[in-house]
Amino acid sequence: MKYKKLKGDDVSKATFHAKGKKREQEAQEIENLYSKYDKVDPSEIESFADIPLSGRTQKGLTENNYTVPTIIQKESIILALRGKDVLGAAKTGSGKTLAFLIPVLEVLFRQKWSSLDGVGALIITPTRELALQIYETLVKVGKYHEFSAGLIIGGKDLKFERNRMHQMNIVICTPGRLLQHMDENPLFNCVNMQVLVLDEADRCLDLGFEKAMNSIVENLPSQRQTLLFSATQTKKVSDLARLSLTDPEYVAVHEHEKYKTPDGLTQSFIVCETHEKMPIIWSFIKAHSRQKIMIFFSTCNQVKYFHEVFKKLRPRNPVMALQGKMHQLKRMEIYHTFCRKEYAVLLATDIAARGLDFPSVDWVVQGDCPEDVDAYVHRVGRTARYTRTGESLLLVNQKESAIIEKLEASKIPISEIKVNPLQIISPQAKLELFVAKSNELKASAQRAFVSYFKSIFLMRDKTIFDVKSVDSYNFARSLGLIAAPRVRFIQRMEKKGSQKQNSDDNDQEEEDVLQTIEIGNVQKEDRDFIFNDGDSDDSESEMFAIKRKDHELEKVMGDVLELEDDEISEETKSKSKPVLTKAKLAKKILKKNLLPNKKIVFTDDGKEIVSQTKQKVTEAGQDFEASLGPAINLEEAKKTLEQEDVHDRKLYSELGRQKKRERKLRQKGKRKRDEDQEKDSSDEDSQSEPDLSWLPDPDDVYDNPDESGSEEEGVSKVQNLSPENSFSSKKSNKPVAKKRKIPKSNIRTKAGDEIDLPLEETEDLALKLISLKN
Ligand SMILES: Nc1ncnc2c1ncn2[C@@H]1O[C@H](COP(=O)(O)OP(=O)(O)OP(=O)(O)O)[C@@H](O)[C@H]1O
Repeated sequence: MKYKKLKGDDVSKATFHAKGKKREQEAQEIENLYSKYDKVDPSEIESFADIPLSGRTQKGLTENNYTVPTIIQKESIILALRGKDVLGAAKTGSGKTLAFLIPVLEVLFRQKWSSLDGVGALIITPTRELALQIYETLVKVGKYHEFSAGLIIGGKDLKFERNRMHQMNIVICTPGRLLQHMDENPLFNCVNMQVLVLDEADRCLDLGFEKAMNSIVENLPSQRQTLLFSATQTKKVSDLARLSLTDPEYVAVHEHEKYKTPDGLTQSFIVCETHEKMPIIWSFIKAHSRQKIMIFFSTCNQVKYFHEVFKKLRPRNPVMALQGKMHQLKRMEIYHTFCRKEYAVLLATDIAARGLDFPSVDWVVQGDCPEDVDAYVHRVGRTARYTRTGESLLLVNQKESAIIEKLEASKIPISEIKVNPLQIISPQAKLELFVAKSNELKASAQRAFVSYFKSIFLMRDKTIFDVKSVDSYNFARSLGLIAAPRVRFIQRMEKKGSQKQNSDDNDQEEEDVLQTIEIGNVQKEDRDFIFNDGDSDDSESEMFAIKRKDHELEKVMGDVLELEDDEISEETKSKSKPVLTKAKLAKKILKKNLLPNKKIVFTDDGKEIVSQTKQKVTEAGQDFEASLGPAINLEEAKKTLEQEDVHDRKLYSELGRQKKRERKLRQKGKRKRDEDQEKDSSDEDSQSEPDLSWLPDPDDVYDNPDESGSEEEGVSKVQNLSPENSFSSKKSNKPVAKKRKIPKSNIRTKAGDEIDLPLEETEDLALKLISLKN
């Protein structure tokens, strides 16, 4: 069979017909799909082929080896395809992502969505890494669809996103950034939006995102389908009301199972002192060198410090860190690197606790106690995903061990393991050395210490968390510090508390700050007192301010501490972090009652040197200086300066006059010297050769007849005594006109040799002789 090569118009016609035919086929396919939805029974689904999905989606699934749907996928996909609002709850790692991505693709496909229709689906997640992960899955599964998808997360170029936003059909985003586009981007339009998805819905709807989510929902069309998914799904009526769900279907596929956590997960805990956690974690890393491990801490500063020191301690596994204060590009890089690594240790805050699907994680260690049962479930859910197995280890101090009961009550099987002290390797001595060597590391350790206390303080559940339960000195030592850093907010708290109670007790209380405060019973005004004080320059304070903005403090949780809401944090960072202006700095100094430094210079015998130009000399000025405190009365200072100015002007004009006088004197002296010189030279010109006849005959003096010469000879010798011809080729700076006429020295040694004197000496000698003669 021969093919005719098509050109120009033929090509476009053929394409048009082919497209037309394809469209017809797809329209038929869509008709068939609609008719099948009601007939499918989820319990009978054995493979994705049993679900009425478009050929494009089926192809994408098969290509990525998704053949058998998980329970949550079977149950929820069909409901979503029927157009229902779905509240999906299933264990971690059970495939919830596909459970909402497949309906999104299908809904838009059925509606023949094109780039001209704008945004058709919005998928909102609490963290950037999770958004990226969903985007990557969508790109793989939706490969054969023609929709465009976009990732709208903070930390990226807003302009770049803005120009492409109107072309996107499926937008995957974090709440803060989406709101930013809604507010600022005229090209962003979601009036046609069909599906709204909230992954980690309970987190998206909690107080940390409350304002952002409320504003987003206000901007969305009320006629839409809403899908909410999480391993710890919200059942709060208030949450559902905010989203105006219509008759939602609650799909909790594992609700009646024995355990809340994945079957392949083995969970254990160790009860130890807070200061023992560091040695235990380090020993754990050393003992599990051929494993992929995630270790969670409550604050960014702890992650940062532990990362710095573990790297220095050089374990066999590479150590990485992932926390909310890192640059976005770095975060993405770490995320991808840890995905690829076979063996590695990832130290992370709770930004990595939800939804992230790192392949083959063997261990999840919780270095700090999670804020509640839900946080625990998400953290341990980073291992034992889908059909894999994994292990988890929780470290708690005596007080925090109260969480174990709660975990067990929530159907979480967990057993205690005892540590063999002989197997624990403490890195404390090395840490002390590192910290002693580096001020930066020391500061990092101090920040880790303080932020840990703050996180404990802010935890809602006071039956589990109590700053008093932490041995601050030993905890600081375990971090390599030689003393416990000051935790200022606790001190302020204590101070205020003691003022209220009994001012006489102040001294005693200040000595033992941590023992005296009633953290568990913090009153609202006390919290304001602690956190609203602009005096604090602690980097962590901004973090807490952000949380306070959207949370009631009673509801502040550990993962909230970690700035999961990247955009909200970015947006509010600038507002929450007070800018230290000069005026504020001045006020701060004023508050501390510090006097400005003054430099006094003394003479050797201890007398003060008073510089007229630098010190106040007028009476008013001296009075002003004497009365100077940390505060400056500007009016008074101005008046004093005016008086000092008058004095200074006088002083400088006097100095000017004096200089002028000196200059005149110098000029006068010079003129006189010049005149004298002129006079001298004219006198000399008029004089004849010097008469040296009076000099004794050297032959007589030295008794050397051979060397004797006539008087004329002697004269001629003197005449030869020019600088050019005599002792030195160097020309003297002294006026030589006069000296050329100096008779040559006829001084000789006893042996009759001429004395080889330097020119100057000879000249001086000659001059002396002349003057003697005169
Ligand atoms: N039908 C399937 N067949 C094979 N693998 C699947 C299937 N569904 C999901 N998976 C895989 O299971 C893993 C976990 O899926 P997913 O991330 O969607 O879980 P999740 O329920 O969203 O977890 P989390 O609650 O932690 O967010 C992923 O690696 C995914 O590729």
